[in-house]
Amino acid sequence: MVRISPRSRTGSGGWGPDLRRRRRIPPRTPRRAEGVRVLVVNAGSSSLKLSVREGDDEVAATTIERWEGEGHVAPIRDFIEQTPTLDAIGHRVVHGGPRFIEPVLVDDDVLDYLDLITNLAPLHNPRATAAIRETRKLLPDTPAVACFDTTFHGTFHATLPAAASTYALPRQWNERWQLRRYGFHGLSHAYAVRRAAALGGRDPAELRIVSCHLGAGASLAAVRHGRSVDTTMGFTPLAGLVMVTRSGSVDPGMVLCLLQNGDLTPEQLRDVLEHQSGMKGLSGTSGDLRDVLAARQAGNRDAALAYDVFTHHLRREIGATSASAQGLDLLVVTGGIGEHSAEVRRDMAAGLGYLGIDIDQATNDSAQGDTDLSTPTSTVLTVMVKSSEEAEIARQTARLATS
Ligand SMILES: Nc1ncnc2c1ncn2[C@@H]1O[C@H](COP(=O)(O)OP(=O)(O)O)[C@@H](O)[C@H]1O
Ligand SMILES: CC(=O)OP(=O)(O)O
Ligand SMILES: [Mg+2]
Repeated sequence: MVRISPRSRTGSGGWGPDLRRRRRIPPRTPRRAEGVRVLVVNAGSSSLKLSVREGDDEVAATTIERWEGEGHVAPIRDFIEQTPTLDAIGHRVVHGGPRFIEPVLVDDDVLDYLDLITNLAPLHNPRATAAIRETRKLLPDTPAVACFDTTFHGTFHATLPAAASTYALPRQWNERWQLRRYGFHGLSHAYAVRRAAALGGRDPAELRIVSCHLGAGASLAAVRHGRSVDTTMGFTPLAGLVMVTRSGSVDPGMVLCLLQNGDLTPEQLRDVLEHQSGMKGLSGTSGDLRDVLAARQAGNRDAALAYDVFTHHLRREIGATSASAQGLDLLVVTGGIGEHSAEVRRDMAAGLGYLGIDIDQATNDSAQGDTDLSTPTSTVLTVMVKSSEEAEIARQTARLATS
């Protein structure tokens, strides 16, 4: 079982009710959210994205790609030095645990809780808390807001029906350890769904939607009546689709066999599943899709298989999530892979004609930025959206910092 930090303050093991209490937000002088200048810090698993936003406008931005280390605090410091006055800071925090179902103003208590749950998203949460600590140090008087990947439209994937969020484990375990499917990439899915529906001139509330966030981490969300009703990621962001370095879902029986017979410690196994698997593990390249495609092009069979396994699982899970949405009107594709790889989008769509998906190949090949890829006769609207977790974070931050 995932070892949750033993520093439980309740003595009950795991998160107790006192850790889930809601903090009261001190009243502030109301200001208009649109004019608020927000620094957005988005520490993804393979990139660091820093930007300053004012309303819907991006005032400044920098992205560091192929980034895996801890050295992000220094770029954040440099970026802040070049940035004029800020009204608020919005941080992307991947796991909010059972406590946070909406964005929250950061204080010591919030940081303590995030430290407690750090094992639940080991690739992400430690970087986010380090970034929060640094910005608090540099800008102690600027309100900081934590925005969670476990939230979707301010409600979290908590809108998942119990049948979709519940693991078939002993009920007492689920209760004691708050084991459930949390779901992630909620910030990206929320933005992409809203943007794609707007592009198609439709109201998301009336559509059955599958949103595909395909980046270094990848997950799908099924959305029905504007609510998240299923998602491929689970208790942690390790589950679901094959990813750049993560295995995605594997047979838990196999994991147990490896632990019992494979001469591996849980830490080694975790490292393999999080960092050495996915397209990286199969292809022998970095796992970055650009490297996988280049190796495949050069005749590397392992890279070809890695690509096939990735796209197979993508198609399979789109089938599964469209079943959860009870049909499909809108397919949204976003994230670093979704935005940049016409090949993945083509191979995804080619296997999904049975769902009514039909994309225009010329449009797909030349697509840059937000694009409707569907042919006029396609019954499903397929839209590529440039990912903007930043827009969602800025929106949530401005709202909370001015409330
Ligand atoms: N031009 C490109 N062609 C194909 N894949 C790309 C391209 N640019 C980025 N990618 C893929 O997108 C991934 C990064 O996705 P992104 O969503 O930006 O990262 P993160 O999940 O760290 O936020 C890379 O690992 C790579 O696989
Ligand atoms: C949740 C997650 O996997 O995030 P990322 O795609 O940034 O790694
Ligand atoms: Mg990302």
